[in-house]
Amino acid sequence: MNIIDELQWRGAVNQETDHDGLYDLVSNKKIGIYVGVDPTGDSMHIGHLIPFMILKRFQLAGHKPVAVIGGGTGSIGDPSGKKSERVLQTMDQVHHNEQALTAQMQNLFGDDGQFEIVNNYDWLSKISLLDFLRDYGKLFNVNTMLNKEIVASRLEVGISFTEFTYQILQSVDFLHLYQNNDVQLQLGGADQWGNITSGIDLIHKVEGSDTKVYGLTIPLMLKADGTKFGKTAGGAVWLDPEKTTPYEFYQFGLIKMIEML
Ligand SMILES: N[C@@H](Cc1ccc(O)cc1)C(=O)O
Repeated sequence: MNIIDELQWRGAVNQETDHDGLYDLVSNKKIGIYVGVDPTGDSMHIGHLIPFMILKRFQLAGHKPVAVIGGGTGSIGDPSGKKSERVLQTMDQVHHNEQALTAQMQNLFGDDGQFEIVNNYDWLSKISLLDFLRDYGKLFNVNTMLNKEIVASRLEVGISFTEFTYQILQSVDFLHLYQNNDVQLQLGGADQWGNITSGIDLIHKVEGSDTKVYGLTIPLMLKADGTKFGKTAGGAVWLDPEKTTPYEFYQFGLIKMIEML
């Protein structure tokens, strides 16, 4: 069974940019695949785990996983899934959280060289303002950016220029990983569709429109009562056993998780 068939069978596919193209690619070639996470806290929660478990499935099918810790993007703040502007974290908080997430990621997925972990602070922090505007800004059409669902949904409340540019940063990541890590597929939660498709557009502009890069989103997991999976009355369900005990963790919809993973 092809990995894409398997994910579909598990109900783990929300949207794909080009089903047939991706299907052919993963059937014929071992590719690099990435998922990013922003260090907004010092632990991942259960909502983060799902895209990473799917990444792990691709690894088991022979592909090369890359996890991006968003030290750069996390200092800007993704407007996706947020109804109002985020409060900026201090750079100390960002760096503290990125270290905690890197350690957690190594712990969960191993650091045997098979599961690569990179930090986008390493490349995003090196781009100067003028280079950003000349090399990337020029390739983004504001009208297209405004039409992205996430941005459109924020126009009434307002969105800062900082959060508005977030999609460009995530796109630069995809381009960077395509050029340096052979990454051809980005996975993410359903709310990442706009950022992922922006990245594909950027790569097509820079590398040519027939460049084989794809995006796949995973459905947002909801509890039976329709509320977001991963939140309890007491807050998020963390992957850090100090924050959510293994006992509490196992009480939380494990059956649904197993079906999907
Ligand atoms: N924007 C993603 C995280 C992310 C960061 C950088 C990336 O290149 C990709 C994904 C989120 O908030 O979930």
